[in-house]
Amino acid sequence: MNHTSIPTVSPLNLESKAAIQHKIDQKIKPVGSLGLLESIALKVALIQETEAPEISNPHLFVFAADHGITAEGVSPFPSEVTPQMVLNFLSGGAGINAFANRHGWSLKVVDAGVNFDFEAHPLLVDAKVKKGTGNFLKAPAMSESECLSAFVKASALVQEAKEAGANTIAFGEMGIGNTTTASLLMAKVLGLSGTECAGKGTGANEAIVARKAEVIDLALEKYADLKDPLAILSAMGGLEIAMVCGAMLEAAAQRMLIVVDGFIITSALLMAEQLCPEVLDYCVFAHQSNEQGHQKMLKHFNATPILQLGLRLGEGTGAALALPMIQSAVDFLNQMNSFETGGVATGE
Ligand SMILES: Cc1cc2ncn([C@H]3O[C@H](COP(=O)(O)O)[C@@H](O)[C@H]3O)c2cc1C
Ligand SMILES: O=C(O)c1cccnc1
Repeated sequence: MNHTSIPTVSPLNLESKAAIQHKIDQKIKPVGSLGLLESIALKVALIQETEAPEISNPHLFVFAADHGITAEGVSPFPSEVTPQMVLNFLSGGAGINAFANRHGWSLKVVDAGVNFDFEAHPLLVDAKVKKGTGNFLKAPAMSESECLSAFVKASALVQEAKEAGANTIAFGEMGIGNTTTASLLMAKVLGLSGTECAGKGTGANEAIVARKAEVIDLALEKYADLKDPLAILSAMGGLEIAMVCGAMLEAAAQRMLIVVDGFIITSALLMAEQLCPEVLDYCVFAHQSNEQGHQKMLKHFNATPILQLGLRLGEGTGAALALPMIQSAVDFLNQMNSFETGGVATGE
């Protein structure tokens, strides 16, 4: 897609693939015995165009925004929880803070469109496009220019992280109602129904899940004619999802490794793929969420997630937890002896 606000992603240069694969296969281990770690090592090496890649200063951005669709009774929690959780991210008391601290991520919280005026805080980035999306059953959630403005702000953040030495990046999200938004994007792009995509989110009961499915089907009908990904993202998306989508494209354009979190973040990747499919070359999938639609999206990407812990929290928690596995993949590539240097006899 050609638009100046949408970063252009180049596919990976595969010239060195055979040499890197050879290096992996020559390590003192049976061929393939490090499983998924081997494909992660290969991917990171290809992205960084070196046989000795490294994970430097990983950054995790949690994007927060409010959703007009909450007026339709799609979440058991009120919208006020969005700013309340942002304040918890800032004070260090949320799930993502614990895991980011433990695993060595540099954490920033981005106000993409929360319906609240925050005081300045060192961890908070003010990138507010507007105070929450509109209810997409009534009118498009945002205009295309608001969506592109989210992309521009996201690009600036990714570029700053890159300048700070980050070559690995992850995105989390907070926005009450956003599992409905993510399910709708998924339904539209994958050609599925509301029931196939709607799940429990924060813990919705059967009646709420049924309402989510109904809302999704109504929106699919309302926007049936939309084909252009930017128009779809603007009509149905959330401000945090739009920002994550733009940030993923910029990260891939900057040749950074993208660690994909759960259901909502994967829906942003679905939109990024629509805009520029090469973005997938730069992604590893951190985990499979318990949100029912996530498995279907992962299948679409033919993705093997690193972890399966039954998480359904969001905030980037799955991505944060996966970092040590990714670092271990790079470590075996850099630190293990080969059969030759280790003096080990090869098999048949
Ligand atoms: C206390 C709390 C902390 C959270 N942290 C992430 N989410 C997660 O739940 C929300 C989406 O679920 P739904 O579509 O059902 O509203 C998102 O904000 C997501 O990040 C949370 C939800 C709650 C209640
Ligand atoms: O997988 C996720 O990202 C998720 C699932 C449920 C609620 N919030 C986030």
